[in-house]
Amino acid sequence: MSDSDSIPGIVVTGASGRMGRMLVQTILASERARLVGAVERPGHDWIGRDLGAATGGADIGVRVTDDPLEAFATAQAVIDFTAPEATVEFAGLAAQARAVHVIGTTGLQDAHVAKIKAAARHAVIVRAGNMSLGVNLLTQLTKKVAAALDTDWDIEIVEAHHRMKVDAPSGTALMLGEAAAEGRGIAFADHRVSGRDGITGARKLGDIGFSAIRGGDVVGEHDVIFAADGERVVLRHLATDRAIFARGALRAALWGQDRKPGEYDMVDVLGL
Ligand SMILES: NC(=O)C1=CN([C@@H]2O[C@H](COP(=O)(O)OP(=O)(O)OC[C@H]3O[C@@H](n4cnc5c(N)ncnc54)[C@H](OP(=O)(O)O)[C@@H]3O)[C@@H](O)[C@H]2O)C=CC1
Ligand SMILES: O=C(O)C1=N[C@H](C(=O)O)C[C@H](O)C1
Repeated sequence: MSDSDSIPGIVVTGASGRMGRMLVQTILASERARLVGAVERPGHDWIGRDLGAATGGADIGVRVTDDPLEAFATAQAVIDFTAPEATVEFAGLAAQARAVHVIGTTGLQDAHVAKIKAAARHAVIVRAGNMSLGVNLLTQLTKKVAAALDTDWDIEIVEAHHRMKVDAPSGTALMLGEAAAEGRGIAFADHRVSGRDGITGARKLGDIGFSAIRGGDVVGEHDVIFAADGERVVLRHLATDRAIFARGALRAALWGQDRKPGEYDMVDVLGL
C-alpha cells in the first residue's frame, strides 16, 4: 500500500454549492485527506468536466459525476452539504459503499431523520446542523445556563443568514433550542414556537421561541437570549467565514474512520 492509499479519500456532494466549493478548497489544502470525487445532480453543466477546470482553474484530476454510488465506491468518506432528499439518498449509498457520511444538510424533517438513522445501523454517520467548534461549544454553554436558570427566564433564539438560505429556523438554532430544552429538562417538541405573527397572545411560560432574519451575505449569526424581569443574558456566535464549517466537516470525516456504525455528532467528534 502506498502512502497516498492510507490517506482517506473524500467525495464532496453538491460540489458547486457555497459549502461544496469551500469543502473542495479545504480538502485540497489538507495533507490528511485526498479529494477523490465530486458529485452534482444529473443535468448540471459541470457533469463530466474536471472539477478544477469547472471552477475556472487548472485540471486537478477529479471528474464531476452524477453517479454517486460510483464515486462513493472509491472513497472512505462522503461530505454532504446539499438538500434533504439528496442527503437521504446519499446516506443509503454511502452505507452501501461503507464510507463515513458527514451530513451538514439542514431542513431535515422527521421522515428524513428516520431514514438517516436506518442507514446509521450499517455505517458511520456524523450529522450536525453546525460543524463549527464555536457553535458546538455554545450548545454546551446553552445547556448549562438553561439548567442554572428557572422558567422565569424566557428563552428566545434569534438567527440571521444570507438571502439564499431556504430553511428556517436554521439547523444551528434548532440545535441550540434542543440544548436549552435538555438543560431545562423539558421536551423540546412541546415548547418550540416559531414565526409569531398577528394576535399571538402573551408568551407561554417555558416556551422556546425562534426568530429568523434573512438578508445579504450573512454567513450565520445566532443569539440565545435568556430574558427575565430586569435583566437578560445573551450568548452569541458570529460566523464570518464558511471555512469554519468545512474544517469541522473534514475533521469529522477523519474522526469517523474505523469507528463503529452509528449516528454521531460534532460534540462526539470534538470531545466536548
Ligand atoms: N452543518 C453546517 O455546519 C452547515 C450547514 N449548511 C447547510 O448545508 C446545505 C447547503 O448549503 P449551501 O452550500 O449554502 O447551499 P447551496 O444551494 O449553495 O449548495 C447546495 C448544493 O447541493 C446541490 N444538490 C442539491 N441536490 C442535489 C442532488 N440530488 N445531487 C447532487 N447535488 C445536489 C445543489 O445543486 P443545485 O444548485 O443544482 O440544486 C448545490 O450545488 C444547507 O442545508 C445549509 O443549511 C451550510 C453551512 C454550514
Ligand atoms: O445555510 C447556511 O448558510 C447555514 N446553515 C446552517 C444552519 O442552518 O444553521 C449552519 C450555518 O449557520 C450556515
